[in-house]
Amino acid sequence: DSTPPSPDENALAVGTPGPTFLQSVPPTRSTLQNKPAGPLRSIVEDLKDKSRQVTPAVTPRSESSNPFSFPTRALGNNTNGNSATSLVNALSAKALANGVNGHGNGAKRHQTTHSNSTAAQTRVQRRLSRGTASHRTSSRSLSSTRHESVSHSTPWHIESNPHCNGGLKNAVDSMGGRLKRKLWVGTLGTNTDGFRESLKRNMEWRMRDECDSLPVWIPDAEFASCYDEFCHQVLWPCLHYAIPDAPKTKSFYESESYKQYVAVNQRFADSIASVYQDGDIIWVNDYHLMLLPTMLRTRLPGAPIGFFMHVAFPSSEIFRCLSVREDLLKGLLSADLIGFQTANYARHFRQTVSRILAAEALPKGIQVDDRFVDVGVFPMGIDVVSLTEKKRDPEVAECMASIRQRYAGMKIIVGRDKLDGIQGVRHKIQAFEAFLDKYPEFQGKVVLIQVALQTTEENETQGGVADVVSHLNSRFSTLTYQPVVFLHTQDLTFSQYLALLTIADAFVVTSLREGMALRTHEFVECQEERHRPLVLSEFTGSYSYSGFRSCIPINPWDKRMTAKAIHQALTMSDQEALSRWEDLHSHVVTQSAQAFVTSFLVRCLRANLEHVQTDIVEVATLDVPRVLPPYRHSTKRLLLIDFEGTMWQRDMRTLGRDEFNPPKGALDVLNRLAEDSHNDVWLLSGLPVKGMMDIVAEAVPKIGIVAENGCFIKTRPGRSGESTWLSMVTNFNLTWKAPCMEILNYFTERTPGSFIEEREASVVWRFWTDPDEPTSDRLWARRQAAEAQNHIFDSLGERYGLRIIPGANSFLVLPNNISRSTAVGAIIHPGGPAHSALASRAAWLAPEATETESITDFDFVLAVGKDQKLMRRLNELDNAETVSTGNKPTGAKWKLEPEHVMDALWRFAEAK
Ligand SMILES: O=P(O)(O)OC[C@H]1O[C@H](O[C@H]2O[C@H](CO)[C@@H](O)[C@H](O)[C@H]2O)[C@H](O)[C@@H](O)[C@@H]1O
Repeated sequence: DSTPPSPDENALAVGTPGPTFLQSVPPTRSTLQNKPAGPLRSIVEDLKDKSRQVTPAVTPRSESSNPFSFPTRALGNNTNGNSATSLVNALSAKALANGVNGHGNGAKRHQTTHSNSTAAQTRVQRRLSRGTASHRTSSRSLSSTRHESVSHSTPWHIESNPHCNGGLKNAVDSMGGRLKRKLWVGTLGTNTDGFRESLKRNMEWRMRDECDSLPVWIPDAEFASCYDEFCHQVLWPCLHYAIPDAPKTKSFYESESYKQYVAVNQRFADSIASVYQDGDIIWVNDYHLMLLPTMLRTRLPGAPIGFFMHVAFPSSEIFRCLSVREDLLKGLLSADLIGFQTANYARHFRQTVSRILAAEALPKGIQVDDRFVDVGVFPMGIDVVSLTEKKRDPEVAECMASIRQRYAGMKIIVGRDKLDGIQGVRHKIQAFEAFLDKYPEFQGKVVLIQVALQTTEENETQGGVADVVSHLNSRFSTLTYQPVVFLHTQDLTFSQYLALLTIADAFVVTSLREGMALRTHEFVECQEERHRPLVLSEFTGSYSYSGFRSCIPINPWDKRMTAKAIHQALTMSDQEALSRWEDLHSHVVTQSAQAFVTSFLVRCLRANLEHVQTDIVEVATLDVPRVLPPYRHSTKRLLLIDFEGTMWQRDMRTLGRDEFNPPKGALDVLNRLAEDSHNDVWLLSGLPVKGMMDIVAEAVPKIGIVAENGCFIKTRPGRSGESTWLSMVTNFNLTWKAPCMEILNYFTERTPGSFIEEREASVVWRFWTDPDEPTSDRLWARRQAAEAQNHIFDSLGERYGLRIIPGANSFLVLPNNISRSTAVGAIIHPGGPAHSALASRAAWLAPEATETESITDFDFVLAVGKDQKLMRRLNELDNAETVSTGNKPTGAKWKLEPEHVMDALWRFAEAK
């Protein structure tokens, strides 16, 4: 998506413009001369030179605490037995097909001989045949073999090109040394049947060790059916909101082509399983491999598996038209993390799973039986640093000069799109025609240079692009002027493309639907000097980001609107253009490729850690006799104890209706613990202050209390014996509560037994799931709870920075930056930001209350409760004993059944 191909031999094929297409920026002589040797030649040479087969080196494992320092290791033949981390990247079948810089993805691929000795001859024959073939046919068929693909310095280097997911390749590359080892797993497309054995014998290990790539071998027919038919004719339109055309595509998804899709996914699973080692992360990319996560999970139960969908995801109303909808969704749901480009696609996915599989979809993911699958949003970006570097290529400046000369006095509009119906090239051309009609003063003075990523002949015809270009050009062309210049990506080098982006007066994207559209980012980056505007379809992923709202938005179906937008772009003042560009640019540099890879992998690892803990790690029951000696021998102890659910097993659904009566046993043990001058005791609660925790505070005066999950803190009494409740939310905007209550009222009315608990800075919705209730009522309540959470999250979550914490019979809504662990941080980290806020307020209210300790002063820390974040943070300390009392994993070192908590606490309280 983001990078046109480097110059290769296909450039030779495009010398003669057809009647409609004018090649206005031909490859320069020097470009052609500098072309690297053809890949096939490299293969032949390599096979001849057996002596080159050196044993790959075993790279020693390097340890690092940084999750992004993946230690290098050799894969495959070189298993050294060490557990090491590496990135196994299951690249899309498409990317793989073309991933070695091939250009083809057409169904009718050019057949190559499979004999090494005749390969070079075939290449020559193909070149000769180009002279007679039409532009389109020749460039497509010639580019369709994998042999063109391996064309750069390292013969097996996977090079990005517009037909593979160049954006992904660039993103992973942008990580440089931070991904110490990566392995691209992918296919080589069709025409591999005759090569497999010889490559397997001679080259595979080199591909792995030198080029980070592992081929998945797929018979040609199977590949074509999976990729060209199922992926492109069924999945691609559906994922881009086009209802599959049942009569036409029926045979594809109901029979063979889906079977081949399953088979291809299975081959990927086999390949990955054969090289996977503990410590690897498996990152599956895009819609070609939707079944892979589940196939892998059965083989690799504990492996971190992330799936990222690069393309769009439609509403459930469209996805449900697919006959294999359940299989595809189930295929994904074994991943630890499923990522999407935008919040809308992620929401559609959650709703689709909930509606089709009846699974519980929550804002952060999906509950599948006893397993939670994280669903997240990770906007793809570009590698700004590398693009800046590429812009410095002298060819860029040279080319800019010649384009300026060629189009002197004219405005230049640039576009680059894949030639299929979804990318709306036809709509763009028609809108451009409407523009020339509406603003005749621009006739002869503006040119649209449209770069096309060609797919199949069929797509191009379907898109109807050739006809509309022809029609427009025939209307407005003169002897010296042609309004639409149509180029295929292989017609120009990347430097030439960058030159176009740099001199453009506007860039226009008219996609009818698109995952992201990274070419918009590239345009913005190239406009550092000129700041000219971007005309952008509202239906691209890019448009959903606030920075991109500074584009000129268009509805691509409305050609008059697009025509006006083009006019606005060409006539916009420099000042306005600059201010819009600054917004666009700030998105491009912050949501970069590096940010994308980093955030995806961190979240994937974290999700896996939680799943592994649930599935595999058995946490030991608190061994009190073992923990008591260090407790006894310490002199400054911090005790953090959760109240409800840990010390107090009470049905919270009736709380607030009856008199508030905290259990005497709990208060007694807290008082007893607080009597020991070595102890600093804190009670952590989600309950509100008024009428609840203030009653507890009175009964247990010597302890500190965190109420309402961190919204309020009562410090331990100071020297004067006084203590005060401090608000941690004084400066918070709480206007979200009213619309949140409105949504909850709606759900309360339709869910019998449910009710709302409004607190100072948070809201709880409780739904009745009495075990005696009929199952259908319980299921209904759960479903309403999930819907309510999604509503709140989608409409208020981002705007107000809210988070939602689901419980068994309730969920809690509160501000993002409020939590028990933040409150504890404020208490025990003097000097930290949370503490400063607390201290300044405390100093004003009660000077003694600021007498808080630093965590480093404590020589023993005991935390008992359910807060995952808190447990994880405390685990970083050497002297912390963390004890989990819930049945969900918290990362605590120990666990304790709630009924044994009081007994254990008494043993500490009475320890001498
Ligand atoms: O044509 P396919 O083999 O089926 O591949 C689909 C497309 O994948 C890439 O684009 C997608 O990912 C981009 C980066 O995340 C995103 O910007 C774009 O919107 C997605 O469609 C690839 O770059 C395209 O060439 C492929 O068509």
